[in-house]
Amino acid sequence: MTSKHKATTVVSAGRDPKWTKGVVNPPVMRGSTVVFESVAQMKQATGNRANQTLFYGRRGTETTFAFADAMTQLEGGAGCAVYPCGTAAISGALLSFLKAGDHLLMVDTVYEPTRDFCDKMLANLGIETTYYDPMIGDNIESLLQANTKVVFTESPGSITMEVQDVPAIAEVAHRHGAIVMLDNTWGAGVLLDAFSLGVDISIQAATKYIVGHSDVMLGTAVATKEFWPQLRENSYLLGQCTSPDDLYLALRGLRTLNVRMQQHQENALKLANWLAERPEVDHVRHPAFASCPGHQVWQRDFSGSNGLFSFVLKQGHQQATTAMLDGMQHFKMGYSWGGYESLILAVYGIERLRTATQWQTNGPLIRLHVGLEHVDDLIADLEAGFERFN
Ligand SMILES: Cc1ncc(COP(=O)(O)O)c(CNNC(=O)CNC(=O)c2ccccc2[N+](=O)[O-])c1O
Repeated sequence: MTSKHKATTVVSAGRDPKWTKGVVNPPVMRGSTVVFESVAQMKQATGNRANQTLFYGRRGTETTFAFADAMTQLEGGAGCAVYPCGTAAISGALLSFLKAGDHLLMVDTVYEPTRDFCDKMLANLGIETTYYDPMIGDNIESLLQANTKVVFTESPGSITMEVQDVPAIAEVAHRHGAIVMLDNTWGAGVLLDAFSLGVDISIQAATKYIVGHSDVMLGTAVATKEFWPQLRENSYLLGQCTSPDDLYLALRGLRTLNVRMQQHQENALKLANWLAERPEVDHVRHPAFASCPGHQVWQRDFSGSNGLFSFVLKQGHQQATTAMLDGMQHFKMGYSWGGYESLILAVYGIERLRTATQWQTNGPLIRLHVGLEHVDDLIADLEAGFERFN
């Protein structure tokens, strides 16, 4: 059941009666061994093991098939591979399409553990990574090599929020025979139509907005028809599988994704506008703000925004920032985002994470994930924080 309206898709997707058996939510089907009543039945299952047929736990159960269908319908691809976390989805997708001697173009603002994977593991496998400026657009052509097989994007960057011109990058990449991957965790499949922008593999840390309740680690990669068989089979070879209990919780999260995103967006925009007026704030890095790099691309490509954005302080020694962050009532410190709760993260040392661009500010960057609490309570929390800061 598909619709052009995301509000309908998140409610209807993945509820095929062959998985739900008539109840609204697909049952949690736990299993490793699948037993067969006849040689013929075993042969049929073995022959169809790659096509949502019960074969062995590693290929998934009907709970897996329901969730994978839901993500495939949400993102508009040909199939969805599931992974134990977002990082596994990223590394699994990269390993599915790269081999020794290949070259990878990686955005300089990429999530740090993704950078680490490239620098520590891909390098040891003989795969060369070149980092590029997120704002490069079609000038990425100057970086493409004969052996460039993948161009990896993350838009917006999950710390500094630069919005990439993915269509421009994809047009060039495809002309040179390279595959385009997008870490689409911020867009979450509802704020951006990755495949209409030329993306070939849309990856998410479903840990974040898809699950939406900070209680499951999960990754997804949805591929176009051209690349789905290779992603599916190589992810299986890597042994990537997930628990049906986690997938059930992810399906449950998916059902409220659209309404949660609307409230995250509303709260975050109110907070971002409030922060923009604070004397302590140098600038706000929210894709909906003109001060955010790539703002016009966000206006063109995205249908909205969510709870994740950052702001840079004019100045601030670490002890002042620590005083601000300690004692928050609602903005708790935690390494994640996308759940219903508000989070705050002071990010230091960004300059050492950049190899293709410069990062230079007078004060620290604070990343907020704005949750579903009443916005007045969140403003009061930050106001008290600034009193401790000053
Ligand atoms: C855009 C994006 N893409 C993939 C992942 C990984 O997902 P996973 O946590 O399910 O593996 C994430 C995970 N997000 N987590 C955070 O932003 C919190 N910070 C970290 O996890 C972290 C960990 C180690 C070093 C640096 C960071 N960091 O974000 O800067 C992500 O933001």
